[in-house]
Amino acid sequence: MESYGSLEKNTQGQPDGVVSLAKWRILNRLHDRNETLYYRVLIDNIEDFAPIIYTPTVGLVCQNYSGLFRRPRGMYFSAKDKGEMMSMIYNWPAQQVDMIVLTDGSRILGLGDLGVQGIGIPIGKLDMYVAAAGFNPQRVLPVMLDVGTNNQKLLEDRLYLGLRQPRLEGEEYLSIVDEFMEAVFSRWPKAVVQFEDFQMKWAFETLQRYRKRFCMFNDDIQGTAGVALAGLLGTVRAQGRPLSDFVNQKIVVVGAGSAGLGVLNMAIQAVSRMSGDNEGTVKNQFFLLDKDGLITKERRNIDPAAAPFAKDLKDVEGLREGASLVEVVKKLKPHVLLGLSGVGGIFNEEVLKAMRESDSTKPAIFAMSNPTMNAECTAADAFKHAGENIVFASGSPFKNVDLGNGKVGHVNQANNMYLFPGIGLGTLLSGARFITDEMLQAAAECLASYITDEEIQKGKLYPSVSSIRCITAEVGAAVLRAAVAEGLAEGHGDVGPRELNNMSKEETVEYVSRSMWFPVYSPLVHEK
Ligand SMILES: NC(=O)c1ccc[n+]([C@@H]2O[C@H](COP(=O)([O-])OP(=O)(O)OC[C@H]3O[C@@H](n4cnc5c(N)ncnc54)[C@H](O)[C@@H]3O)[C@@H](O)[C@H]2O)c1
Ligand SMILES: O=C(O)C[C@H](O)C(=O)O
Ligand SMILES: [Mg+2]
Repeated sequence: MESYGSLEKNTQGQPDGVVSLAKWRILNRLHDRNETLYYRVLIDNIEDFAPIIYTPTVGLVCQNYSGLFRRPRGMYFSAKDKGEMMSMIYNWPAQQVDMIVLTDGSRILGLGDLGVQGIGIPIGKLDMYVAAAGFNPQRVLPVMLDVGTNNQKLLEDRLYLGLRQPRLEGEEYLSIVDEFMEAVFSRWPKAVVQFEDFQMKWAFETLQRYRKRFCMFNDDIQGTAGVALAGLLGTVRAQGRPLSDFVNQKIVVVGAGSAGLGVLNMAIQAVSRMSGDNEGTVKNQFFLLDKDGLITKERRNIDPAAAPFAKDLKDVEGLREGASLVEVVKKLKPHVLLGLSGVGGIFNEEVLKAMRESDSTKPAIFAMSNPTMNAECTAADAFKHAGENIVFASGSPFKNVDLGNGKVGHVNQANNMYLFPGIGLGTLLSGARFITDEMLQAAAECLASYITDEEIQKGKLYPSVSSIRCITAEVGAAVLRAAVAEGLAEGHGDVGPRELNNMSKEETVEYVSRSMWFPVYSPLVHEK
């Protein structure tokens, strides 16, 4: 901590990226040297260190990974390992693996295809699993599926560590993922696998292919959706309205990728539950834009995943197919503007100023794209242009904004880190063989109810990152209880389905907290 502190002093005035990378190096070296101490300082300083080992610095780390690489962490499965994955998995030294985060590096944050350099993301996510959910670091496994890269710069980079070939496509690609999944679950049938940062087509396809066969989820689609839904419900409370008013909120989603569509699907499920209406009519309040503007039924070659959200032109009077974001905001005066586009700055001055005319008493702006440079707007710009009355959330951390006269514009971090650790832990302890919508919904509802009315009044939609272990215990318990309610819980270790079934809500939270690993030095000589 002293070297970390002196680094902060010695690098004053240097560009943020240089300082953050230097901090990452200090922590990474500690990780290599002394795992127990590393996780202890991480847990004790999670608010300061999360932005270094996780988003946003992890993005910069991935961009520079081949140069930063000193020793491997996790496992790499390349297209050339086809036919060998079972032996590779059986050669992993740990007897038991509980949690795997897997990527193919094809859409790393908003930074695009980074090939094998994307391994930084599973490593960072699993660090959060250890810090926030108390997974034993000896039982987690970061995985890279190296199926090539379409990033020309990397293919020409002499330091690039991955396969120098274009990405596999179609059946060739799927056969690699199939082989990996079968190998993992044959050795560790009780493991949980998180798919992370896959490009949209494979994110949806693999989720559909595996979610009923294996215990897996896609964090960008499902974890993000839960965090966004919790935030959206918070914005209703911030307006002083009952939750049932969610069905009347006009919500503009910018970005029709895996994350944006995941959010829409879950929000629509929530609205139809609340209104008792079928999903056909509840879609009216949601508006979706992609790089070609407002998506309507007039759109040619519409992506099948986005098609259910395409607007009928008669329902958006005065707007046309492909209408620009500013046109849409001016015309609709939405309650919420939510960005998952990966494009930095698209909530520009004009768009933000148009949000001043919102029909909401507390317009909400969610600039959820990562890392910081890719956020749709900065926190300062949001408060400056859209007004001090807004609620603001971003995927990457920003400092609270000084509004003058002692007033503070609160910045929320709408990041799936609030949910994925609890989804993983709750699922593991439940012993469920797959992860259902009900379990994910329970996670989102738990996060939404975590925050008090008093906090909401201060513009807070999510609790502080410093309490991430407590949040994760609650979320984990909610997921576990949902699995029990569905009759899916088979138990974990000595705690069987009957015990789980008999636990009260409080006892479940207690059980989840007690199951968390905490870094302490184990004795060299065990007492008999
Ligand atoms: N905060 C979080 O927890 C969280 C979670 C998941 C993803 N994300 C971020 O969301 C972003 C998108 O992720 P994804 O997986 O959906 O990516 P994706 O590539 O699947 O989708 C991106 C979408 O944005 C659209 N888009 C591109 N340019 C646009 C423009 N100028 N205007 C409007 N739309 C535009 C594309 O057409 C596409 O529909 C990334 O930056 C990622 O880091 C954040
Ligand atoms: O990694 C993050 O910070 C959130 C999310 O999974 C993303 O892809 O941006
Ligand atoms: Mg992600």
